[in-house]
Amino acid sequence: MPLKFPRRIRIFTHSIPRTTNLASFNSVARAYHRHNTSSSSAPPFLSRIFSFTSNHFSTHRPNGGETRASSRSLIEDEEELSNWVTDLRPGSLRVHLTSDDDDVDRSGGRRNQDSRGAIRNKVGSFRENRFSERGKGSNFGRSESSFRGRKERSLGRDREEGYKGLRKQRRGDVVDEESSDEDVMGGIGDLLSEEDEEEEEDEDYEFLKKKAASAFGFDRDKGVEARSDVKSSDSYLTKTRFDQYTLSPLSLKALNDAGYETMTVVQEATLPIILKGKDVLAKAKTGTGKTVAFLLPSIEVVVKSPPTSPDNKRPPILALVICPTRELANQAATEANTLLKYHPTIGVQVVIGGTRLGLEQKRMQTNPCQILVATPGRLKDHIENTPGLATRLKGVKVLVLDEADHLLDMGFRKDIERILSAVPKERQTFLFSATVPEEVRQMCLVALRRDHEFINCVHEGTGETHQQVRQTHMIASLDKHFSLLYTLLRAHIADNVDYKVIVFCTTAMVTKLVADLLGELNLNVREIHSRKPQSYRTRVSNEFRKSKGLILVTSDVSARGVDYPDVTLVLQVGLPKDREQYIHRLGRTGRKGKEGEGILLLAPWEEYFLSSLKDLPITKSSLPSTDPETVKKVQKALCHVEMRNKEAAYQAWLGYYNSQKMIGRDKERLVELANEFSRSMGLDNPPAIPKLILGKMGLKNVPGLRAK
Ligand SMILES: Nc1ncnc2c1ncn2[C@@H]1O[C@H](COP(=O)(O)OP(=O)(O)OP(=O)(O)O)[C@@H](O)[C@H]1O
Repeated sequence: MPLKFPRRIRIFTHSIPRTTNLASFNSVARAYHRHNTSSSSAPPFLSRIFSFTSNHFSTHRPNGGETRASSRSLIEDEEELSNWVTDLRPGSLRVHLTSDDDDVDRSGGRRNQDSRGAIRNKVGSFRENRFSERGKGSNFGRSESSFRGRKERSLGRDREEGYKGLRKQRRGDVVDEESSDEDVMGGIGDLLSEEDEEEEEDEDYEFLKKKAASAFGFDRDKGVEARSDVKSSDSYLTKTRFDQYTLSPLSLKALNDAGYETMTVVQEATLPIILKGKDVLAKAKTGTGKTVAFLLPSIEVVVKSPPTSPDNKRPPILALVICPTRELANQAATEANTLLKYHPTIGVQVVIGGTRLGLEQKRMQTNPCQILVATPGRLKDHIENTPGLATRLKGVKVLVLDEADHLLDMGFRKDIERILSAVPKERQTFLFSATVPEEVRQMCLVALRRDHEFINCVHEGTGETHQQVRQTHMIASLDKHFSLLYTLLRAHIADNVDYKVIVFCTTAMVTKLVADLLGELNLNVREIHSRKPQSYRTRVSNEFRKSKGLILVTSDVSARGVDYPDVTLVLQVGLPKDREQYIHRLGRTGRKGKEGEGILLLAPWEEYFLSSLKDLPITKSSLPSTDPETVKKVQKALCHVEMRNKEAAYQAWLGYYNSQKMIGRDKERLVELANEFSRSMGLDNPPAIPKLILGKMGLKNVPGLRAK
């Protein structure tokens, strides 16, 4: 049977050598550090692109840094978690704080110096490659001196400013509760995004992105499209059957048992290319079967590998799947187990934060697997602390980065670098996501081979969201948000017997507040966020997956990838972190071609965010009327919410919006808005915040704040 290729998939080759060799990846980063006396969170790809102007980049070392593990046990219910994925046994969460500074100090100034020459060489050869491939039109085809011509010098300045903007924007991501693999405890999580900030202008951020993209020739990829017949129907399924490809009969049998008869668009588009041995970067809408798309060929690779002796205590790990959140890792492992139903000799294991490292180590020893699903931080911990794992990872033939754009973003950068250095260069790599912003595309190159293929299943013109999901936004002042939320939920419940709603909130502590409030209002509510123990998160996630007539109030830990069937409404309250996060959150409804609804509730001063969604079919909706009785009821319910939860929500709210560049840059206005939020919770006076934390947020002595 000849392989059937989707019709309008454009295939192109990048001319950049894979840099999973950390000598190259890190050396560029080190070069960057060297050019900046203070340490940096510079993305290596930027250093690579603009290495010869990197001395123009000036950054400020923020106090604080990435959240990591320390020692605090969170596990309540071991049995519950072990039911989730075969063999998974929960333990404790280790949380410690570290910073980019620490890492830089460890790598040492001397090493940084030594690497300079190597970096120049790498950059030079990289530029030559670009020149030979792209020709005279490319920036990389110009000589360095011509690059430093007048026009380019001004470009260098623009880049510098643009980079600052990029860094500033991303800083929030680094410590976002969901970006971080670990739970963040003791009120620090919501605050770490509020490191001391120097006022910087970001106007050139967009300019930088465009320049970076065109420097890599990415503009030309815009036309990469999926099948034309899919466009009209927006159907997620194709007519192509799995048995049309040469796949293991045992996998086919499992697919059949799972009810997967024909392929989804992304599966049909990627499978033939992956089976040919290519690296793939795939973009496909939410809920369209990306997990099977990368797991099925990964299992094929394992099936085709020579079996390891049962006496081998440390058999190689052949397929490594990295997911940004624990929920997602668990889910991918569950899907893998479904596909492995008739492959009794192939094992899957999960390593995630929030479980005891020791238990995972023991499990890996007693029951070694060939497929490992992991969150980045925890895998890095294992690489450094689990005897034999580094050797086992040398067997990796397939590496998958699920939610690739998020994993390659700043928040996971160091962990991913470490993981890339632990797996062989000779491997196949798959990067999947529903969103692949231009500026992240360059970072994908650190993981992919030069001849990788970018498969875009999102048709130009149809947007990245589903047509069958009705999207509206509402603008109302903060004091109306809680009443409106209640009114909207009540209306939705009245119209949908089998309602299943996800309410997304800005931070973990705001999530807690909203869940408490809705609970006080007698709605059937569950909550998931990073402050909850992993066992609880798993249990609630499992319950929500199976139930109807339930509202899940959550932070962004549920934004990406989590596959809850039949979600009828996604309600986003307050500013999403960025456009991508809006799309991923919305993607929890309308999965597998089903209908869905999304509402974005913003305050008037958040309305600017809508400009980033202007290509999406989101329309303005009028506000539902909230009768005085409802308002009173909500106010009364707010009185019953614990004071400490309100205080924590206020602090977290301030931290979150402080990290939003449009709002956080005017500190006095930010505090006015935070105090508006405080009043909306029924507080006469804004809660006092510890001086230390205010200092960390860069909010010392801002009028309107109460310090303690
Ligand atoms: N070929 C298929 N036929 C029917 N259902 C499928 C098929 N492949 C996957 N599914 C189902 O589709 C649903 C969505 O799949 P999945 O969670 O992998 O989507 P996704 O594209 O990764 O979404 P997201 O972008 O949100 O992560 C799952 O319930 C999965 O079991």
